[in-house]
Amino acid sequence: MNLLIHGYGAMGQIVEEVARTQNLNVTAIVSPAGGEHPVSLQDVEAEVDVVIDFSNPALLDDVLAFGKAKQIPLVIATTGFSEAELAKIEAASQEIPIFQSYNTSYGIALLKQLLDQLVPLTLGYDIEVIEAHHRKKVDAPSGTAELLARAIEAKRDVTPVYDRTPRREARAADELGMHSVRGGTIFGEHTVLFAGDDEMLELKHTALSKRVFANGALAAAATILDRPAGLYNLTNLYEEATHVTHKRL
Ligand SMILES: NC(=O)C1=CN([C@@H]2O[C@H](COP(=O)(O)OP(=O)(O)OC[C@H]3O[C@@H](n4cnc5c(N)ncnc54)[C@H](OP(=O)(O)O)[C@@H]3O)[C@@H](O)[C@H]2O)C=CC1
Ligand SMILES: O=C(O)C1=N[C@H](C(=O)O)C[C@H](O)C1
Repeated sequence: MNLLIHGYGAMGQIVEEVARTQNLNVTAIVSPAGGEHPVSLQDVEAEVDVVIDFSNPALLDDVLAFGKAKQIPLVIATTGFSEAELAKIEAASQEIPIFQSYNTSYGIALLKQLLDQLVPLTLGYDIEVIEAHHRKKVDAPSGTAELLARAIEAKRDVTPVYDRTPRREARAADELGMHSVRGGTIFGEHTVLFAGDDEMLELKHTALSKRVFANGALAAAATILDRPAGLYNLTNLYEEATHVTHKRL
């Protein structure tokens, strides 16, 4: 597998490190910051079989154009896409295989499955999603919080509320509170809180390093390599690839 790493920030660098420990062939790194690597996908000359993208939504068009021109699969792990940008990803996936997920850890795949089963049973509970990340994170709420919100919305008639400040009214049953904490070097925490009468239930995932995301992205790249064109995600890919992703390091 000839791997191109697109985006050479905190995550791109960890993906490179983990790929090298797994003896994977990193043939190109694109770093918008420049330095020793090409700044744009247009400058890549190396042989590439799959792209792993941890960058910024501003670069989405470049990534999709590169994948389509080379007819190679893409692992898109960047967060913060608009609905229009997600639609572009879906359209491109009719031509090439694309894995797109706002969280590549196996634990979040498990959490999503737990929510699918649990949420329909929680009609008497108020649900809030609370995420915490490092001080350098630019998007809020996190992509994962949005992913979890979509999973909850699919199972209960709730509407996300991102800012309660302008309101002066009691919480409605159909609200889904979304909360972001930023500080320090927190790798990523996501809690789904079910608050009922005189009791609370919390489902929480904590990333203990950035490696968990790199491992998941590399597993997704290996799994998607021989797939037909289509849009792949945590559910439809990881269910089939549990043996790849759910392993002891
Ligand atoms: N799906 C998942 O599991 C995970 C997803 N992520 C997501 O991956 C992305 C990258 O995260 P991380 O590596 O921590 O972020 P960094 O800020 O450390 O790196 C981002 C990279 O994208 C480039 N970049 C940022 N903004 C722009 C822009 N407007 N135009 C061109 N290039 C840009 C940066 O270049 P430069 O250095 O020049 O700014 C850098 O190479 C984020 O969206 C994050 O939320 C992160 C972890 C896990
Ligand atoms: O920026 C990060 O660091 C992370 N971003 C992703 C997100 O927005 O959900 C995934 C993970 O939580 C780390």
